[in-house]
Amino acid sequence: MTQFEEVSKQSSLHPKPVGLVLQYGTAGFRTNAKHLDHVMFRMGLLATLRSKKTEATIAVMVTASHNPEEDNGVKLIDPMGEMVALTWEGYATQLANAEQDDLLTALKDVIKKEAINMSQEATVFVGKDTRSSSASLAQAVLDGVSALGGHSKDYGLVTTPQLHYMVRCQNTQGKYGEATVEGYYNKLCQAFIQLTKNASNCTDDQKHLSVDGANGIGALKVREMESHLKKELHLSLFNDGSEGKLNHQCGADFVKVQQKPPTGMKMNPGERCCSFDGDADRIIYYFTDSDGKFHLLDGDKIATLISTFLKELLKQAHLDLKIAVVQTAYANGSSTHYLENTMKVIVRCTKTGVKHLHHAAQDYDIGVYFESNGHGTVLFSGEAEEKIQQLAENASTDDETKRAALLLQNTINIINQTVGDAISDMLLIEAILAIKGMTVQQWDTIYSDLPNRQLKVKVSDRRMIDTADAERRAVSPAGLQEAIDTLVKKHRQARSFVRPSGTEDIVRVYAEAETQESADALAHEVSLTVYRLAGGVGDEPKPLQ
Ligand SMILES: CC(=O)N[C@H]1[C@@H](OP(=O)(O)O)O[C@H](CO)[C@@H](O)[C@@H]1O
Ligand SMILES: [Mg+2]
Repeated sequence: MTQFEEVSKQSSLHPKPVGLVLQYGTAGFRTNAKHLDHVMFRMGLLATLRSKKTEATIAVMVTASHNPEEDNGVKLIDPMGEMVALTWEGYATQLANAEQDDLLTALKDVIKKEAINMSQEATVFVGKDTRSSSASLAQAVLDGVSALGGHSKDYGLVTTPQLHYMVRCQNTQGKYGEATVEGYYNKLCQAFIQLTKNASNCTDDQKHLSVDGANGIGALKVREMESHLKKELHLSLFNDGSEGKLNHQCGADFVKVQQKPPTGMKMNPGERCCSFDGDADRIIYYFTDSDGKFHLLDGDKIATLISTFLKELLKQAHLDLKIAVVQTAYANGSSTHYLENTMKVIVRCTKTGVKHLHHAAQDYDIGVYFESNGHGTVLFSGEAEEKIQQLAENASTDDETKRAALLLQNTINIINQTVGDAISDMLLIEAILAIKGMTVQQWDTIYSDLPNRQLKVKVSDRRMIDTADAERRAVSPAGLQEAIDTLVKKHRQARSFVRPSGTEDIVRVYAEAETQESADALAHEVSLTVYRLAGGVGDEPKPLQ
């Protein structure tokens, strides 16, 4: 049988519902799991082609991250562990939407456009989250890979960033680490122990952290990792999946958007807590104070903590490396102001989605990128890593320089540079707080967030909203941006923007202003405008209580 006959035969076992159209969004395809079997099979095919094209291992992750349990989704991972190249997102959309009889034509079209040598070997790694639909959907991916004669390795239940990490390890012949989950824990936990071993300012009390696992894969993996930490960090795990529902009233997205603690978590006043999202690529910190007030330390505050730490170390090591922080329009205005004016680092703003931030961060010696929702990491250029290593190994460097160089070296090792990683970010943050002897309260007061609000508006076709300037301005429908500008002027220190979500069928509205009442009012007014000008469906948005 030829390769294509096998594809035809197998694809009839993963039929596409006629007329269903999906878009490769902010982070892959995402919708109700019952519509995804054919997409998964086809992404198995596409990943195999991508592997042949790049002559490297590619990965496919089955997850819908922070979406509800009924949803699922898929993300494609490129050779260095980054998100798949943009042109291939286009192919993914074409393949996913080809009607059953047109699939081979669509497939051959990609092969022709990319001049793929079909006799080249292919290897695809596959991973999945804990959703009940993930097992059969991951099998559909594996079927797609084997239909085109590719080799596959099934990593089973892993976090999204763990799978990204495996791909990078595999394609760098182990230079980045060993392509196993055990290898991942060893590398990160070793670095954590090295970083914190002289942290004399850190009391035993400070070595404790409460973790909300969002009832997802992150919880399982935190449990698995714990013994590698050799009691240097004590983790209390909540929402571990034994009772609650995935992402339901818990997890990083819930905490960030609702600005309140997750359910299912025991929180004592002043205690440091964090939440992962459903595939453990995001992390958010928080605590409640003695008055019961909730304090959120989001991706912007995490980026500030990390970049301050790195800047200090660079200074101590006398290293002249260019450091930048990459954010999106959702970054709190106070964070941008602090980074630019007090810390004096370069700040860049990109479109939403880590693929955009990652790309921008690659322009610097050290690029710290975080979405406000806690999705982010740090990238070091090859040259920066080399300079740091040379300094750490140079016998004639003085003690202070050497100490800083060694801390930088272990910081590089604790970070998963392929993509935002809740586990790796958590260990880095914990290490920084321990080294600085800093409490979560002190970290929180670096700057004060401007009160803000995020809302969702349902419209008949969210694609009618087009944006420009890193999503900060709406260029269609006509009149929308002018209306937003007029509303913003009515509030002090205000800013607002709207954009279609790439993961949910809604339009997102963001507003910030001097007071919470003002931010809430502005978010509501802008929601109403979107509803009226962009074809809102259902009831008109109501003011916030
Ligand atoms: C405002 C917001 O949090 N948007 C999230 C969300 O994308 P949307 O396109 O906004 O639905 O999910 C993405 C994937 O996890 C994440 O990268 C992004 O930051
Ligand atoms: Mg996620």
